[in-house]
Amino acid sequence: MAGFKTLDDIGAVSGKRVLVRVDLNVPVADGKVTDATRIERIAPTIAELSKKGAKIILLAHFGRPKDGPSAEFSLEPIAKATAEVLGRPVGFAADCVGDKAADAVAAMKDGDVLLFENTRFYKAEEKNEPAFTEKLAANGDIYVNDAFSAAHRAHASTEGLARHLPAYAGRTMQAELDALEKGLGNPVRPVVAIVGGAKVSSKIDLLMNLVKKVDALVIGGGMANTFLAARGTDVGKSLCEHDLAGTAKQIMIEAAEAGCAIILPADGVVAREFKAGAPSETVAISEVPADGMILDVGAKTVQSVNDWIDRAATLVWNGPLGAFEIEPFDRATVAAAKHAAARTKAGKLVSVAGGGDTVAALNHAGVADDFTYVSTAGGAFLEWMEGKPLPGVEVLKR
Ligand SMILES: Nc1ncnc2c1ncn2[C@@H]1O[C@H](COP(=O)(O)OP(=O)(O)OP(=O)(O)O)[C@@H](O)[C@H]1O
Ligand SMILES: O=C(O)[C@H](O)COP(=O)(O)O
Repeated sequence: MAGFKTLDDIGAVSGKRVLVRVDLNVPVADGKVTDATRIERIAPTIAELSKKGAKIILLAHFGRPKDGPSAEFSLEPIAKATAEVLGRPVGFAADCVGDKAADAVAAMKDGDVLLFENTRFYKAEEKNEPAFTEKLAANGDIYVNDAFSAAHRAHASTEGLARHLPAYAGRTMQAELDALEKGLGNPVRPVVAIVGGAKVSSKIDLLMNLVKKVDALVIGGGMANTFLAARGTDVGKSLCEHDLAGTAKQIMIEAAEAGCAIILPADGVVAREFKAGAPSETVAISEVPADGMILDVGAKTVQSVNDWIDRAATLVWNGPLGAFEIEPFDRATVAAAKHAAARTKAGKLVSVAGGGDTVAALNHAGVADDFTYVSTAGGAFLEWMEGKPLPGVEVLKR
């Protein structure tokens, strides 16, 4: 890989403490990991370093905790899931810095794997404070970043550490960048993007540039509601960031100027409650009841999404079209995923999808293996698509 060092350059690591930044921000329901793709993807780096006798200390975040440590955002259950997926013991330290972390590292044998508690339990992580980074660095001799999906964050564990320790890209980081370059470096047009999901505020700005890179942008999921509301449609109690209406309008203007079609839902599946078995109905998008929530796009919209998939030579997808974890709100995502998979298998489409929940949705639809490439990254993938430098990648090139 041009530009930075990889595990090929790391040399002898036997007995050395290697801090490996991974992305274990996996989908969880009722305390169980519902999609293990992100865990599976870190296996090659861990196996390689362990075989060479390194002490592997995994650094990761989980969710977006706001108020310090909490059981809700603890990585402890994920350590167990990681051990099961990797088929080897994975220790757990209840802190990522300080005595608890240091004591757990001191007890490690060569080849062992240990996971530190959620780095985001410290505000200094997201602020990338050097004093905190130094505390993280105290437990390592070498830093490996294998979290491409968190590389758009300039945090202490994703960016800062590479300034404190000899730094290398892990195998997944390397593979993701290679695959995205191969699939989307010079995409065959028309390029159609589908963006859905729930991370509206952290992703909406990315669409401003994305509309200049693609020929059509299909907006679904929670993201669509903000655009619909900006256009004057009443979305009832749906997930919607009304204060981002100005941004949504500006994106629609930029898209028109760039010649990028914007496709918004024509109908929606509406429920009064966000839970399995809640009664639901499909309504025209202009008829969402005041107490209703749009939890999926309707059948007419699916038809239009599939028509756009038919027109595309390249498809880029992040974010499910609906709350696919709960039936029947998985229907649109499953139908569009199956359609894109069939076009890909027929050799008519290059399809690249990414994101923690998006991968889970494709697995749920049973078609992840039929896409051209499935990235673990959501936000990072969209930023890469925009052509933005990713801090976690750039720092490895120093
Ligand atoms: N209409 C909707 N209302 C509420 N939630 C929705 C709706 N549509 C989709 N979602 C939710 O969006 C979530 C996924 O969004 P998200 O933006 O996190 O995607 P992702 O693929 O995980 O990307 P990333 O890796 O960047 O997190 C799912 O949990 C799904 O239930
Ligand atoms: O799920 C993701 O996309 C990554 O783990 C990054 O998470 P974040 O959006 O909370 O930074």
